Amino acid sequence: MAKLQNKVVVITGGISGIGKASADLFKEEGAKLVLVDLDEEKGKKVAEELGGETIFVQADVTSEEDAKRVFDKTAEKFGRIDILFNNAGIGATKPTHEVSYAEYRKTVNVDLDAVFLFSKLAIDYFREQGSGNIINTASMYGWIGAAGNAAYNAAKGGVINLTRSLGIEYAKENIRVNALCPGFIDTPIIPAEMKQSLSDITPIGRLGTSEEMAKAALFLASDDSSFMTANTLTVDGGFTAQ
Ligand SMILES: NC(=O)C1=CN([C@@H]2O[C@H](COP(=O)(O)OP(=O)(O)OC[C@H]3O[C@@H](n4cnc5c(N)ncnc54)[C@H](O)[C@@H]3O)[C@@H](O)[C@H]2O)C=CC1
Ligand SMILES: CC(=O)C(C)=O
Repeated sequence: MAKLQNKVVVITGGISGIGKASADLFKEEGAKLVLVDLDEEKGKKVAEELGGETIFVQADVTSEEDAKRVFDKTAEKFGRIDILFNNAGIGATKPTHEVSYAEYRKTVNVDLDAVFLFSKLAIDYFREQGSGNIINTASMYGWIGAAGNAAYNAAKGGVINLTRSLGIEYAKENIRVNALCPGFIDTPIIPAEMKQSLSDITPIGRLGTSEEMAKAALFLASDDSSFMTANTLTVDGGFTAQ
């Protein structure tokens, strides 16, 4: 039996890296997909290639107007939403003394505030339906500090505690909320020149793959994790155990 048969899943950042690999796997498991991202041309192409009933909605996750449009289009097409995968994100690697306040705010806006915005809108649907599931892509950098990543790490730490709070708040309403905390994963967010050094400092000795993260996301999205909420799944090749 497919693990996500006929489940309607909204995936932000769904056309690249971890989001795209998750879209591929969720589709194989029977899901109906709404992919959300910035690049209209690429998004339409990815949705077309995935086929079935997949739709792409061009949106900036930090825009309240765009976010509302995503849920309107989802309701219009599928009549419900079962799973929200808050996965869109941007990296930010720069010494703090070189980071402008505007850059800091942009990072926190995309990586944390948008998770609140999309979750809040999804929860309205979930409460009415009597069920729902939210997966937030945080990061192992939400657990630990690292030089040159202050804004990103602050945002991802916020995602972890937002996840805990929403999970507790809506547990009795059959709405689960969990976070995936990847280690260094081979996607476009990691600068090419950093890939070897990040592999070297990871106990397993390599970067993770988007497909490995998709399998972890599928666990959180499916009933395999039915007793798990307000919690985190760290998949980091051993990094945070050091
Ligand atoms: N690759 C890694 O090593 C790790 C990644 N993560 C997180 O995983 C998530 C996915 O990232 P990756 O797949 O690695 O990178 P990626 O760059 O391949 O994917 C991120 C996607 O988010 C989209 N996006 C960015 N800003 C957006 C906005 N304002 N509105 C709509 N879409 C937007 C991008 O266009 C892109 O398609 C992010 O939240 C990232 O912080 C967490 C830990 C490690
Ligand atoms: C993007 C990145 O390196 C992490 C660990 O989140």
